[in-house]
Amino acid sequence: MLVAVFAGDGIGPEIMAQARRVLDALDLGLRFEEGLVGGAAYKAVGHPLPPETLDVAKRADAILFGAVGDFDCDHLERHLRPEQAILGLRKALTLFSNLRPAKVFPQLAGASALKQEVASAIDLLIVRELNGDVYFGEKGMRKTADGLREGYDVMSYNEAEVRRIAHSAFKAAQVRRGKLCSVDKANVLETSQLWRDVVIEVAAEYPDVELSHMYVDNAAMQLVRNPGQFDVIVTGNLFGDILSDQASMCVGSIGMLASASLDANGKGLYEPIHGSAPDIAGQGKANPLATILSAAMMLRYSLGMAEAADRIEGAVAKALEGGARSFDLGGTMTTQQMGDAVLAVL
Ligand SMILES: NC(=O)C1=CN([C@@H]2O[C@H](COP(=O)(O)OP(=O)(O)OC[C@H]3O[C@@H](n4cnc5c(N)ncnc54)[C@H](O)[C@@H]3O)[C@@H](O)[C@H]2O)C=CC1
Ligand SMILES: CC(C)CC(=O)C(=O)O
Ligand SMILES: [Mg+2]
Repeated sequence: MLVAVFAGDGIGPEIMAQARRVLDALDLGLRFEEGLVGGAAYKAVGHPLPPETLDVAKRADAILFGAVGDFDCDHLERHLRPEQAILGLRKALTLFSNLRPAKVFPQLAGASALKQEVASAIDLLIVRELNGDVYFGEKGMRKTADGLREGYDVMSYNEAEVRRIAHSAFKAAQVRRGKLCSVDKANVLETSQLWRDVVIEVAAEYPDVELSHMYVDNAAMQLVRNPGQFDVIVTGNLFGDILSDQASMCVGSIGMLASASLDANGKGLYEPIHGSAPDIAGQGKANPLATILSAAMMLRYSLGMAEAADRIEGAVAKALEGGARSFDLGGTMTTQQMGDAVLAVL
């Protein structure tokens, strides 16, 4: 099986190196092909998502992605910015279903931004729609009638887009605790009204799943007040982006949250939910566990290697139990030492 490996920018190559060490140690017979993405790709060949990279992504059975983002590129036209690499891959491969699990490792409950007893109850899955919303609507700059500069980004969803992510979320809830909370802003946004209507329609096909609805502002608050109430949350692209970063601090650190971005056939791109962290890049301070856990998700969801995925997840838990702590978790271990700790268990 072929895995496309796109390390990207900032801490991307540092965290990816540790995930590769873990995969190599398991000796699973995987083939790896690397590709340029993001600012690194722009600087090398003038585009954040070169055709050669897209070609590898299409040929591969799964994609492991580090992170993109480089402040040197902030002056570029938007279509040349590093972030277009990940947005472009999600769109080109129709990776519409983004699964972002947030579960507290018992060893880390003390690292959570929440009280330990509140944090300990967290075991939720955010199902984020990834191909629509304000990220992909028409956008631009224009002048108002009185000559003011005005930026705009159109937020829209059509019913087919909502229906397919709703099915993903109901199916995920069926194999978890059977509870789905749909998060929107239907009190203000037409996009959200359609979202809510369609989710209710789809619910008729899943009588075994208990559906509830929550406005996104309340959901942000409830994630801090009582996160244990959530099983599966389904939401749009923008709200899911924000809520998942928030959920990461509830479980301890953004360096811990993995994700899968899946198409309708289970092909996927796997990446930590965080970005290229330019503030710590090159310092050996990045926590590689989110990327290592993303590799485990890849084995489970796209490559049919659930046993190997279990081994990686078990090794991460054991490493944490043994005291492995990077800087974001209140420790002093470097990126490489965190990788060493996982490998030592494996
Ligand atoms: N999928 C992707 O490639 C994403 C790319 N980005 C891009 O990344 C760049 C930086 O964005 P930010 O808003 O700063 O978000 P970020 O997620 O890169 O960093 C936010 C904060 O979390 C810390 N952090 C992130 N990952 C960490 C890790 N593994 N271990 C320890 N600490 C970690 C960073 O040091 C920083 O203080 C931007 O160019 C942004 O567009 C942001 C999010 C996702
Ligand atoms: C960098 C963005 C394109 C996306 C993002 O923040 C995310 O997917 O979490
Ligand atoms: Mg994000």
